[in-house]
Amino acid sequence: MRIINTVSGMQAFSRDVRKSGKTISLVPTMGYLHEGHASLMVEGKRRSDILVASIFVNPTQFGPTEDFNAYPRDLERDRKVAVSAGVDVIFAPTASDMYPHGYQTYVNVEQLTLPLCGASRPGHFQGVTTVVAKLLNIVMPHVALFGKKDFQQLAVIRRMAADLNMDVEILGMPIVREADGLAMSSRNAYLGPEERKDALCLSRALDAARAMYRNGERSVPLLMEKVLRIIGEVPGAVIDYADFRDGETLETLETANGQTLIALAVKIGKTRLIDNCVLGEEQ
Ligand SMILES: Nc1ncnc2c1ncn2[C@@H]1O[C@H](COP(=O)(O)OP(=O)(O)OP(=O)(O)O)[C@@H](O)[C@H]1O
Ligand SMILES: CC(C)(CO)[C@@H](O)C(=O)[O-]
Ligand code: BAL
Repeated sequence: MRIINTVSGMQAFSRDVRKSGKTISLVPTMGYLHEGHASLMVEGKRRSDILVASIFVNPTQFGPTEDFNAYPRDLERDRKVAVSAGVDVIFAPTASDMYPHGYQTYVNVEQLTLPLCGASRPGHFQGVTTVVAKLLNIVMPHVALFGKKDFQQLAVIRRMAADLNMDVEILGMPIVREADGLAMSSRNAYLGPEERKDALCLSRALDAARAMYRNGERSVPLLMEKVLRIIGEVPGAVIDYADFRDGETLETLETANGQTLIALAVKIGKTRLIDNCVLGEEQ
């Protein structure tokens, strides 16, 4: 496995791969890799000749009071996970190579970025779409893989790729969970032992709402009541948002159907966790 640290080095590598007629998959990450990332990598490897994983804690998607500095970083650990998941190249650029002096170009997706994480993290999605557009231009993959844990992010990136005629397939991958249901996340590393137990309220709330839906309940206010009650039982949990939205448009709705998304962002102590499910889909 190679590690490439420069934009020009990565572009040269990808140009050569493409010239030789081979295909490239890209898994963009912010590192501190776990089995959720590995599942994207294994699928990426299956789909292409060469698998590139980027590791870049992107400063432009963090707000001024967010955890950019604290975000866990461990390239040695990431290297091992990447090797065993079949990664051929880790692309780990510096911030100054990605955003050199004088940088002034940003990509913005409009409506889809307004609710949910877009509302609670102003500027976040502009940072995400900008860096993902840059990564796609640099790595030039045929397919790029993203997790459905960041459901809105996936929708926003799909929209950007379609709207800007990007010649790449955007693939969404299922959420990988710990045995007890907690969605895997690099930020789970922030949780203390009691918080780790409290964090289960997200998946518990989603499971309970899905069970109600399977038993015929279609009223969003009633489903919402259940979600709020379960999270409310945990004193250390503070809801950032709990929302029922159409899984395509992300618009609000009063009556649930199989495409309905339940999206949660909940603070457990200082750690903000997200999770979601689509009511008609198996997890
Ligand atoms: N549990 C998971 N299952 C599937 N995909 C995941 C999971 N966690 C993260 N991903 C995906 O991995 C990619 C990189 O995500 P990122 O590096 O931000 O990891 P993360 O664990 O989500 O970190 P964070 O703690 O910042 O949310 C994204 O496409 C994300 O959706
Ligand atoms: C897609 C991404 C790597 C862009 O920085 C990030 O938002 C993430 O890890 O989900
Ligand atoms: N997983 C999305 C990256 C972020 O929270 O900034």
